[in-house]
Amino acid sequence: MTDSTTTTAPAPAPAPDIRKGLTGVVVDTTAISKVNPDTNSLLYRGYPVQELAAAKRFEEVAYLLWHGELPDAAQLAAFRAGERAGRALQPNVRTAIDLLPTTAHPMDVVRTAVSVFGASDPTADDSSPEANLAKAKALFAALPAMVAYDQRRRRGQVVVPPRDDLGYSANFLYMTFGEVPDQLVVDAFDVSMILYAEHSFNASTFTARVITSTLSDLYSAVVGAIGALKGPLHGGANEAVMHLFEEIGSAENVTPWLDGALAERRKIMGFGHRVYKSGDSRVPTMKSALDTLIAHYDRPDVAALYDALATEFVARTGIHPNLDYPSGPAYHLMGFDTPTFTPLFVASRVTGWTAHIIEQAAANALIRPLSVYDGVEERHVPVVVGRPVAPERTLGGVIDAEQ
Ligand SMILES: CC(=O)SCCNC(=O)CCNC(=O)[C@H](O)C(C)(C)COP(=O)(O)OP(=O)(O)OC[C@H]1O[C@@H](n2cnc3c(N)ncnc32)[C@H](O)[C@@H]1OP(=O)(O)O
Ligand SMILES: O=C([O-])CC(=O)C(=O)O
Repeated sequence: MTDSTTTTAPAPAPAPDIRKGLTGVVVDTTAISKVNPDTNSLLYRGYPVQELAAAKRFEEVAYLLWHGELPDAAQLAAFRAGERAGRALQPNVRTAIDLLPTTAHPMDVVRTAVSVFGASDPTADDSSPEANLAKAKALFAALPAMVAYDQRRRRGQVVVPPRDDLGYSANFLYMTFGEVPDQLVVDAFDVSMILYAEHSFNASTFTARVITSTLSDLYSAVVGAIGALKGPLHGGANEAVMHLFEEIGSAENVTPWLDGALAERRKIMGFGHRVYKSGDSRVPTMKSALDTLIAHYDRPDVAALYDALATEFVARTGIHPNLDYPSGPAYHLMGFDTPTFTPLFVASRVTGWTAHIIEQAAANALIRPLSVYDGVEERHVPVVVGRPVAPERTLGGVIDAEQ
């Protein structure tokens, strides 16, 4: 029988549930896109991305991500006019790019260019939904010139001003290469822009939402997102895929190369995904665009290497290609320099990032998770005997012996 005055020891605190990498953690809702690994599908505002890629241009998809609905003819015309009006490379942005060495990574260049663009906007700190939408559209219009000019200057070529008679993708390619390629190349590029535009709470979008959650401005959030996208575990993988292709050389080398890579437990870029475990919903559409380019440029060697590596890697590991796997060789065939690939992803994903920034700001909560401290136990700085101590330095009885 227990005495009513007996106290029982408190139950030990449950072990904290640490999810490294936030794996499996649901942090918020979003109405912008739905990534469903069970059905291997991706919806933008309810529309399957494959249907958008087949029937719509990137401008229409950008409008959809921001406004929630596809534009009607008048809305699209007005949106396109605004985009065309904002295409030219701003002189101060160009000056900033010119200050950077041509050895700088293009992702560092585009990050800097966006920062200068934002710092030059007198309304930068107006985070109202209307102001943020206007900034999002201005960045969407301005980014192609930044990316195109950077590739050109590294090639020793002069800037190519935009052409008002061209759509977004044709003009992007024109500003990069000084000519408009065949329509099928423009279409393949446009498809890549649509597929890259949005993917729920991926690392760069989450970065943008974290920055927005502190009530910082849209440009700061986009600059942070660019930094997150640069890494090879995320957007930087499209560049890394091309380096792999160069390293492997040809389809015949795949088996011995893979023997070595798997023995060394190397991460093979362009494969694997945090959410999709049985294949990325976007790969078939991008692979079909790549096949068109392979036929157009008559490069069966690229098809052979692509297929050999994908087939053997999936067979040996069960890990499937992600969107960066077909995008890398597609951008290569279009003529982009390999380090420019991830800035192309930036030009597309700025639509998704900014839609999320606006969504986060509309229902904000500061994003600040917890951690479990596993450093050294509390300890104290030794007191130096015989030294006068200024009152403001005696907090906790600690004296800095260097003073
Ligand atoms: C547009 C995009 O951002 S898509 C992603 C682009 N990134 C890449 O292509 C980089 C290569 N891929 C990867 O590093 C990973 O697949 C990620 C980071 C994308 C997702 O990884 P996570 O969900 O964190 O899974 P994780 O990295 O723990 O992988 C699980 C297991 O599969 C292995 N694995 C996953 N992807 C790969 C890969 N590409 N190559 C080799 N092994 C891989 C891991 O080594 C790990 O094995 P282990 O359990 O024996 O340690
Ligand atoms: O969703 C992710 O983690 C990465 C990705 O595919 C994307 O951002 O497009």
